[in-house]
Amino acid sequence: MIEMQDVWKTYPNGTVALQGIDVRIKDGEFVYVVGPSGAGKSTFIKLMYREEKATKGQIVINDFHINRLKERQIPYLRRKIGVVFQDFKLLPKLTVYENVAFAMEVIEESRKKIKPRVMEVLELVRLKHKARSLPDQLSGGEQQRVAIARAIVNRPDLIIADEPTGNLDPETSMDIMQTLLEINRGGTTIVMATHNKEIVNSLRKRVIAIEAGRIVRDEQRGEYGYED
Ligand SMILES: Nc1ncnc2c1ncn2[C@@H]1O[C@H](COP(=O)(O)OP(=O)(O)OP(=O)(O)O)[C@@H](O)[C@H]1O
Repeated sequence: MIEMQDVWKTYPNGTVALQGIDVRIKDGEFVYVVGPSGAGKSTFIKLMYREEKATKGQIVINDFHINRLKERQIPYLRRKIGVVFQDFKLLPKLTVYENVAFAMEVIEESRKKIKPRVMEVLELVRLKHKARSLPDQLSGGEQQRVAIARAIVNRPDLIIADEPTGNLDPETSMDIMQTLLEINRGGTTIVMATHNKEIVNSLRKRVIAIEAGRIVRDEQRGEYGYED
């Protein structure tokens, strides 16, 4: 469960990115976050994994009071949340296998557990055969599937994705969506900021629209609602 109550974010330069966000997202939901450029979508997402800290208000994700976490507690939060970015953010000198294994190594999982679990998630994203490749030997869609494998390898309750299809062609984007939907069917909550009108309008899910830092629309099986 994600709960935000009267959440505000003002950046140090004075920009007010969010003003009074109230939202509840239940376990297992799939939510699109849409809105014009600069509306506050990324900020909304960054608050959830404490990349940014809210200026005011309460954010609770499962049992974590996100805004009250001490710096040293943040890694424990991040174990429960997988994050996927538009630009994949893979480590270029590590193989596909090593990129995914790394996420388990940092939480000090045993070597014995790492290998079977990494191979299992690579199979889920259909990339077992690329385990020894380096990221720059893969297509964009394959790189994003590695990033998704890395995001799910520690069995998070929540996946947060910021424009995961932003750098991909329409066909590859649909493929990435099928992977995310499959993960969601397994019970993982997914919150995804996107500008992809075709995806939002064809794979209908809950839509939260943010404009100028406020939620202006929140609909089950909603539409994208913008022209871009
Ligand atoms: N680190 C920062 N410092 C100051 N202002 C920021 C910072 N990050 C974002 N902003 C501002 O906060 C507002 C919301 O930005 P945010 O990135 O959340 O929007 P967005 O909806 O994700 O936009 P886009 O669709 O273009 O990615 C914008 O006015 C932006 O310029």
